[in-house]
Amino acid sequence: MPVLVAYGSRQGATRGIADRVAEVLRAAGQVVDVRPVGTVGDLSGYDAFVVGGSVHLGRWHPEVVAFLRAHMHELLYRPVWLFSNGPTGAGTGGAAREDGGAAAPEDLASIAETLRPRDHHAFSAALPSGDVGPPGRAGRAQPGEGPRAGEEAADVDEVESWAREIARDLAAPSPGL
Ligand SMILES: Cc1cc2nc3c(=O)[nH]c(=O)nc-3n(C[C@H](O)[C@H](O)[C@H](O)COP(=O)(O)O)c2cc1C
Repeated sequence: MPVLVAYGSRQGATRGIADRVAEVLRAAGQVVDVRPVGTVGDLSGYDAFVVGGSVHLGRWHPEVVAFLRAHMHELLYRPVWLFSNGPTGAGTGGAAREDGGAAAPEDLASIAETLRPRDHHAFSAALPSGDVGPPGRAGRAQPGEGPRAGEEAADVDEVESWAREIARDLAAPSPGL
């Protein structure tokens, strides 16, 4: 059951999440392709999809939105997991979530309403590890800046835990069989 992990990433952080998801799925025995979403054309070789992108100014990566809209009919009856990477938590309406977590991108709701993914996970930047830059700059990055020195693109444990859930779901017998 080949799995496609497709990502939209401007600065590389979301690519890092996609790569880690793929590693976990491979470790669980899945055959996985990881590709920038803009390079994916034919979906016929895949049985399951993990698609995600970064959030900029509240919007999902445009190539992710374009991919999901263009392939909606092919994806409708296949298992799809979505993720976004919005470390500042700014998203809908430009406001950060009160709990400091990642906000879903504005484009997600209309896509998910039709696509009905198995899950959507909003990742946010990890807590700073090691060098966090000048005093007073520890914590989450703000809109307009990338990850700070020593800051992971996303919390590795959170990514791995989410990917393991996908792996378990893929390994489970399909309903009705
Ligand atoms: C111009 C700009 C706008 C951003 N807007 C948001 C935003 O609205 N919400 C958010 O959570 N993060 C925002 N960020 C942070 C990025 O999503 C973050 O740096 C992310 O890790 C980028 O992922 P990428 O490296 O895969 O491109 C913004 C970053 C930049 C540079």
